[in-house]
Parts: sequence; C-alpha cells; structure tokens
Amino acid sequence: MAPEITGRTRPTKRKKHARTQKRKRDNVDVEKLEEAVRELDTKASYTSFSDLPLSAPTAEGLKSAHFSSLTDIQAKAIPLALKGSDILGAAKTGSGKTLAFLIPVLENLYRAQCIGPDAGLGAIIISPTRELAIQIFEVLRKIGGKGHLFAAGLIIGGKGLREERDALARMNIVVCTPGRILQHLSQTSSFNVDNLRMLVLDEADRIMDMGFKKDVDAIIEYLPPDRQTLLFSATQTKRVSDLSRLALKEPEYISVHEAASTATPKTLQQNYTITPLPEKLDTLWSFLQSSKKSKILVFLSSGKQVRFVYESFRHMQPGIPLLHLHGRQKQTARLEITQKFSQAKYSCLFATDVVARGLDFPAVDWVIQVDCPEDADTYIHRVGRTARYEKAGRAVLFLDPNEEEGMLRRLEQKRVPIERINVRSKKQSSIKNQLQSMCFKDPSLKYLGQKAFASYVRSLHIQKDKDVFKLDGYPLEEFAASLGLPGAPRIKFLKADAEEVKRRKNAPRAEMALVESEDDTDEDGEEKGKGKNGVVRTKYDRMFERQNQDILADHYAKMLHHGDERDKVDLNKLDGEQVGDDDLFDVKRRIPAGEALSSDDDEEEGDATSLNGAAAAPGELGPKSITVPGATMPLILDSKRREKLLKSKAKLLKHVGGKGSKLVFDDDGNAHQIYELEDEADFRARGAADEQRKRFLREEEERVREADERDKVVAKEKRRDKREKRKEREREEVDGEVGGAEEDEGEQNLMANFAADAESGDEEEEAEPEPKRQKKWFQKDVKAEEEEEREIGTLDELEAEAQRLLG
Ligand SMILES: Nc1ncnc2c1ncn2[C@@H]1O[C@H](COP(=O)(O)OP(=O)(O)OP(=O)(O)O)[C@@H](O)[C@H]1O
Repeated sequence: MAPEITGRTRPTKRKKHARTQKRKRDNVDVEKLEEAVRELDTKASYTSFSDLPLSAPTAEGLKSAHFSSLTDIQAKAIPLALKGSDILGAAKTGSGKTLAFLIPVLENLYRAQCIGPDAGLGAIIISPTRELAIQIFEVLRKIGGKGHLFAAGLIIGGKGLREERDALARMNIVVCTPGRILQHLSQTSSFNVDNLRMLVLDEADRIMDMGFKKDVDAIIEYLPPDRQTLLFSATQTKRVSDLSRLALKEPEYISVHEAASTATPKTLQQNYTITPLPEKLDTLWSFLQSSKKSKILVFLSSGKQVRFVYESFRHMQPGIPLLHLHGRQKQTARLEITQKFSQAKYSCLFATDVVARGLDFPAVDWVIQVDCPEDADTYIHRVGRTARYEKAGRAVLFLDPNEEEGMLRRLEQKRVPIERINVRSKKQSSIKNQLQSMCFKDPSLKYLGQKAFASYVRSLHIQKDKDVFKLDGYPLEEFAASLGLPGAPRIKFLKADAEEVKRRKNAPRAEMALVESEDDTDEDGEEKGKGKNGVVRTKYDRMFERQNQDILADHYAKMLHHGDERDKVDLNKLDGEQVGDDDLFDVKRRIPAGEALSSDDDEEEGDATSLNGAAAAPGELGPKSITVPGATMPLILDSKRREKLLKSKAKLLKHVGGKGSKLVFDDDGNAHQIYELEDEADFRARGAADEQRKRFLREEEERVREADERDKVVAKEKRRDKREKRKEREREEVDGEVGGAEEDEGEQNLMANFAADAESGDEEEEAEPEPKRQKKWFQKDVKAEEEEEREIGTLDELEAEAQRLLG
C-alpha cells in the first residue's frame, strides 16, 4: 500500500510495470484467498494471525509490526468480518479493536481488487476526533504500508479543500472525521462513492451520538446501501435505533467483555477520593508533587479549566513537565502536544475529553479525573488511556461529596470496580494563597480563572444527569476562592431544552471532529466571526482561542493592563462607583477630577476632552466631559445614554451633592428664597406691628372680595352658556323627532333623559361628576336641590352659610 495524505506523484513507467506484474501474482493469490475465506469457520477459536486466511502483504505487515497473537476481539471479529458480515464490536479499552477492523478492510478490498486510482473509493473509516483518525491512519500504514498498493488518505480538515479533493479522487481507503467527509460528499462533485464496499465507525456510540447525529445521517444518505458496516467501541451497544439508521444487515454482535465481571481492563487499579470542589486543585497539586516520576493524564471538564490549571501550575513550577490539550487549539499545536506526551517518559498532560477516546498514548501511569465525567461511559474511556493491552495502570477519580452517591451508582451499573482511598493529610498542601497572589498580580491569570470558573459552573448546569450533578450542592464561592479569585463571577445561564443541553454537552467533543470548520475558516477567511454551532464569538474570545494559548496577545494584555490601571485610578482618586470583580467585560471610561477640562457653566456643552485630559479637536470623536457647578469631579460623556442621564437636572443633583432649593422671582426677574428674613430696621420703619397686622388683614380681605366678585361673574356666564347650549340641544331634538328615523327611538329617549337630567342639575357646577347627577335624578332630593340653588357669594356670605349649617 502507498498511503498518502494528499497529492501523490504520478507513477513512473517502471513502477507501473512492476505493479502490473504484482497484480497478476495477486490475482492467483486472491482466488485462493476467496476459497479459504469461504471455508473459514467463524465458530472456531483462533489464537494467531497465521491461523487466518490473510493476504501476503497483510501478513507481512503484521509480522513486521510484531503482531502475532490475536486479542479476543480480533479473534472473534476478524473471521466474521472477512466473510462480509456487518459487525457491532464491543471490547474493553486497549484491547486491539483498531486491528479488528483494519485487517478486514485491507483484506476485503484486496480480495475485491479494489486497488489503485481507477478502482475508486472502497472503504471509509470514520473517527470522532482528528487525533484518533491520525492514529488509525498510522496503524493502517504500519500494517499495510509496505506490501499493499492501496491509495489511502486522511481527510480531517486542516488542509485546503481543493488539495484534499484532488487526493480523494484517487483514494481507495479514507480515514476521516464526520464533518470533513460530509463536506466533501456534499461539495465535491467528482467524489464518487458508488464503489464503496465498507463503512467503519470507530467509537461508534460516540459518532452515533447527538453531537454527530446530523452529519452521520447525511453521510449515510450518500453511501450505497449495499455495503458492509463495522461498528466498534469500548461502550458499544446494540441500540436498535443505530442499527436502523445505519441500515445494518443481520449484524453480528460481538461483545467480548459482556460476560466479564468488569467493563474495564483487569490490569487497571481504580480508586476515587472524596475531594470537595474547593480542594480539588490542592489535591491535584499535592498529587503531582508526590508523582514527579510518572506519566500522568489529567482530565478537566473544559478547555478553559485546562488553560487555567496549566497556566497557574506552570508558574508554580511543579517539577514535572506540563502539557495541555483541548479542542480549541490549532491542529498543529495539538499534534505536537500529542506527540510530545506520547514520547515523554515523565509528564503531566492536562486535557479535556478530546483525548478521552481511542488515543493510544504509550505507558501512561496515571489517569486523574479532577472533574467528574458526564457519565459512566466517559469514565470508562478516560481511564482506558492507561492499562492498555495487558499493561498495568492506575486511575483516580476526584469526587465532590455532592457527586459521590450518584456517580458511584452509575459506575456500579456499568460494572466498574472502584474503591475509595483517602488523601494523606500530611501530604496535602494548599495552593490557595499562591493562586490568590498570582491572580492579584497577573490580571490575565485572574481572567483565565474567571473564565474557568464560569465554564465549570455552566458545564454543571447543562449536565443531563441531575442525580450526579446537583448545581445547588456545590460550594461555588469557596471554589472561586480556591482558584485565587476575589469573588465568584456571576454566571448567566441560558435556558435550553433537552436537545440543546445534549448538544452542548457534546459540544467539546464534537468540536474536535468538527474543528476543521474553525481551522478552515481561518485559512479560507470564511465565517470568521462564528464559532462552532454558529455561536458568535467576540474579538477577545478569538484572541484567547487562537493567540493566547500560553501568553496573552499583546493587545489583550494591554487592555487588561489599562483596565487594571483604571481600577487603581478609580480606587485612589474617585469616590464614584467602583469596578467590581464581576465586571469582566465592563470597561468603564472615567477620568479623575481635575484632569478633564472644565466647561463653562453650560452643562450641556462641555468641552470635548480626550481620555487623558487633553482637549480633542473640534468634531473629533471621543468622550466629552462636563463640569457641573458644585460637582466634585467632571463628568465624562462617553455614551449617549450617559450623556442623556447627565443632562437630566434631577440626576445631576446627585453629583452636586446637595438638595435643590426653590426660588421665587419678583417682577424684575430677581430670584428670592421663598422665606427671606426681612431686615428688622425696615420692618420697624413701616409702623407698629399691630398696625401692620391690621393693615395686612384689610388688604387681604379686599383682595379676596375682588377675587370673589370676579369668580361670581365668571360662574354666571358659565351658567348662561350652559342654559343656552341645553336649549339649543332641545330644539335640535324636537327637529329630529319630527323628521326622525324609527330606529333612533331608543337613543333619542335616552338622550331626552340625559337632557332632563342636565336640566335638573342645571344649577350645579358643570364639572360635577355624572354619577352624582344621575343619583339626584333618581332620588329627587328637592331639599338638597333647593339648598344647592342658594347662591353663595362673598366670603362673609360663605361664613354665614357655614354658621347656618353648623348651627
Ligand atoms: N494482537 C495484538 N498484539 C499485540 N498488541 C496489540 C495487538 N492488537 C493491538 N495491540 C496493541 O494494543 C494497544 C491498544 O490497541 P487499540 O488502540 O486498537 O485498542 P482499542 O481497543 O481500540 O482501545 P480503545 O477502546 O481505547 O480505542 C495498541 O498499542 C496496539 O498496538
């Protein structure tokens, strides 16, 4: 086989001739093989590869890779697969499932002579992650690379579409991720899958899961129904829905560990320790301190957690090389890290579930699960990164007391043997103070901590297994403090339906396989503002995702630096609102009093100043400041909302620092306080106090009498107007009745009633409320009417009237 990723040089004439000769030999071989496969007894127990009817190139490849004896899954699956059966294969982690499907792929295509560019695509092998696809491709190359003439390739994104498209046209075997192969199936018209014979899904349960559901269903639509399908996973089930979705034909279910007492390798020692959430990092740090000569894989729930733990631990120099891996890293970085960890003797890799499945890191001593896995299947895959193929390994799960009962129940249901261990208190050290001081000194670390906190809490929120993850039960304030944060950032939870929760739950892992969309968009310049699942990301999100894997981008660091300085200024010089720790993205622009140019008293037209206090050119865009009379500091107009707010006099009073005072203006327009104390000398000059009082009363009586007469005249005029209007109305009604239509009768009667009502209440003030008038209409209270008709004129009359009523 001549596997290739992309772009293969055209074979020379000599090579072509050699190939033709080889094919002739192979034809003879193929006939013999076909017969041997037909006679193969699938019930027999085979122990060695040499027991199986395999082609010479495959046998040679296996030999050179030092594979001689069959593992259980290989012994059961390969004979059936050679005979063309569809297979659902389940076997523990590290038990050799990769060869269990790769050998049948090579052999079945070989016997069908599906070889060379003209033969077309014979097999598609789908993996949920790029790393796993690469690993599968490497194994394929190892066993088939020397003797076979197949053209094989990797289609996982990260390369230009056109480059992959050209290579695809010549391929016989493709190892791919779901998103990328679907992209080719739907966009590459020359991509012909009519000759496809085999479809393989590694980590099939994962690929059939919600995160890939749509892609897989769409891929199946493109493929010919007459094909062989092989599904493998350590947690494979015979879910009927999967069988029908993939149109499997009488599939053979091979589960080599179903009868076993445990679902995990026997050579794996599994423990859990009760570690309250706020102590997790202390325990992890203490563990690393006591295991420096080990290869350790640490699982955390999100990329943000990974970044924070990696960055903070790195600064504390733990004495063991640290690495970190998550789905948001660039492909090249991810590959480099995977290789480094594979080759390392002692190292600690902080990772998300991106490496939970399938990856075959050699000689991992410990798998530490700092964050509880979402379910027992994920647990099984995570711990399966150690104790592979009969080697020993250890796994420790950190459980918050809140998670203990639920998670242990789930593990028991899946036949996972796990025992409790306690952390030796002597060995346990606290890094809380160190983290706090690091976060205090380094805003970028604090920012990462806040993001890590938020992503962890959100991940708890969207966990579907509420028996295990009860958000209310976690001590979140203490957890924030344990990350070195001065307080727990506020988290917004988006409402999500069950499907959405599932999709998000799957997102971190789905991202791995679909990450080409992210990388491609970088290269092709498409959809730059969008992340996976169409979520819009800000410039700063992107900065963190791409440029700040290790050290923050300059621009962002500057922003943080400035933000920090502003905080200091605020605290030192302003007594206004402070920027709280929750104000993660809230950059408030303020300047200290005295630095801004003050304007004239006109509060609406403050001089334009730049942030550092220098005057801005006319028309220049920038924040304006205004100085409010009496205010302790100039106020910055840096947004329309703020400007509007500041222009409100009532609001401004807040800044002036006192309450408003009411003034009255005299005829000359001079302002006076409402209560002004007169000068005593002036008062005495006007005569004796008693005299003045009497004079004042007389003047006031006169004033009231005049006002009273004016009011009386106005009231009479109103009554006359009213009477005239009523008569006018009555005249109209009479006219209407004479020539009126019958259908208006009711209405006219009603109107007449109201007219009568109006008449009876004639002497009342026009503004008298109607119900009262109506009441009178029915009550016919004559005495009251008479009383009301009595006209009350002057103040004296009013007083006399009051006396009469009282007495
Ligand atoms: N027949 C064999 N003889 C010796 N070693 C083998 C054999 N088959 C597989 N191995 C080795 O066992 C290890 C695990 O194999 P593989 O990665 O295929 O496991 P797996 O069952 O796919 O695990 P996982 O479920 O984690 O994906 C590999 O290092 C592989 O080289």
